[in-house]
Amino acid sequence: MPDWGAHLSEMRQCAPLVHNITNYVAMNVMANVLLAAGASPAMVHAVEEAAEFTPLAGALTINIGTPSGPWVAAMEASAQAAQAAGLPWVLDPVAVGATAFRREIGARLLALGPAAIRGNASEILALSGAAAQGKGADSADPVAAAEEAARALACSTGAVVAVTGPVDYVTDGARGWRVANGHPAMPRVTALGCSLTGLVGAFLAGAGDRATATVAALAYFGLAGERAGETAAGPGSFQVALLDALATITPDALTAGARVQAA
Ligand SMILES: Nc1ncnc2c1ncn2[C@@H]1O[C@H](COP(=O)(O)OP(=O)(O)OP(=O)(O)O)[C@@H](O)[C@H]1O
Ligand SMILES: Cc1ncsc1CCO
Ligand SMILES: [Mg+2]
Repeated sequence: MPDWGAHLSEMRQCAPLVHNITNYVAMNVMANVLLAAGASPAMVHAVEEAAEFTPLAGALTINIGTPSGPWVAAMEASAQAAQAAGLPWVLDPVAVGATAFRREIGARLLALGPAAIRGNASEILALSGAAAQGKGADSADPVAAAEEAARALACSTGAVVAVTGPVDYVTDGARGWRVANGHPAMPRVTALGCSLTGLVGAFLAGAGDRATATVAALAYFGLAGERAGETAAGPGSFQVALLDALATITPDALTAGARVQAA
């Protein structure tokens, strides 16, 4: 098994600037998650500047949670800029199966070469063209039901695909892992999946093996959730405790606490 903590150590050493075009709901929590982990977030979405900003960063993440026409133009221009600069970019296809608008955005962004895609099971099923039962931004499908779709999506796009839920599944088409870290309070706080997408971006900046870097980001976030669950009294204090746990988990603690199996 790879040394998961080494990926955290490399990310903190590099302390990458991560350019995020994300949704209104996620902006603050996602920026705080990236700061707590040791990366530098920048939320830059105006079409007038987004593509100019992208090459300044170590990675780009694009989240379609609250889309509108000008934002979509900025997403496409930034994804193109990342492609041209050889920068990894991560797609978070929030509620992609819900409307025709989102399905079109998802298809257009997929064609722009994401290095990784991170979504819940319903989103990965919908993005791959399979039937999905998502409830808005929430999943209504089990992770196991999306594993085949994830592998197919990885093979057709070349991206690492991460399906999150009670036990996450990550694949690059050839290899697969299950990540059992996490806490049941995590889906009860908004935008934690969106924030995790930012962490995947941070771990991909400069990473040699993008699939194991993605697994490490998921194990780290899930382990922080476990730590937060030990002290939190409910969703409010859980969110605060999660930030504290992200800041205090060491690479050695991640290596010891990662519950990852090859799948
Ligand atoms: N029931 C659960 N038990 C443990 N961990 C969970 C559970 N559900 C989700 N998680 C963890 O929560 C994190 C976010 O994943 P989730 O699948 O909820 O994202 P999401 O649906 O895209 O969230 P959002 O769109 O609200 O940002 C991941 O680290 C995942 O492992
Ligand atoms: C609740 C919600 N609605 C659109 S984006 C978002 C954040 C979680 O994906
Ligand atoms: Mg989501």
